[in-house]
Amino acid sequence: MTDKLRIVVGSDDAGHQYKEALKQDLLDSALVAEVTDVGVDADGHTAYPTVAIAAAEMVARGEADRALLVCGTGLGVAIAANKVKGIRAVTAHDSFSVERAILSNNAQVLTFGQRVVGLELARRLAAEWLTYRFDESSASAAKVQLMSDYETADDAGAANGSAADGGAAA
Ligand SMILES: O=C(CO)[C@H](O)COP(=O)(O)O
Repeated sequence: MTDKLRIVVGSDDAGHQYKEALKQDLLDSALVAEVTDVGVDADGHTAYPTVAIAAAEMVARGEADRALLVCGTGLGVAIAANKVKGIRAVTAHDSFSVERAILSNNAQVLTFGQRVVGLELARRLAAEWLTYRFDESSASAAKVQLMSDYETADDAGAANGSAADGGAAA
């Protein structure tokens, strides 16, 4: 990851107002190299999974370092982003969780709920989030690796035919 972050932002219509405010903060931040907006626009009604998956795929492809996503609760965009291989997405509405999302979990995706958290708190949390970097030499790294290993093993099982599917692909 470069020192300055490349960030993709996205929301559904329920999160549009916050997404726009947060995007402007990111554009103004000295800690941000690039901001990509995958929608929605002011009149957009794209469903939250479509937006979240598009953003998470950018991160998975290495086109962005992190994603900041907003929906009504923050939950749907997190669930959808977590469907993308290699992505760790969390909803966090408090300072400690935002810190640990990076330092413990190496989560690339942070999500907020516009109907849950105040805008000024969301803005402050996003600003804090920009200051953290995961330490690959920390004790947390091996724990994060366990999740990646599970994902990789799951892929191998699918390719070889897992016990669950009766080895049909073998
Ligand atoms: O919060 C949402 C999904 O978690 C979304 O903004 C609204 O979803 P809905 O309640 O299904 O309309």
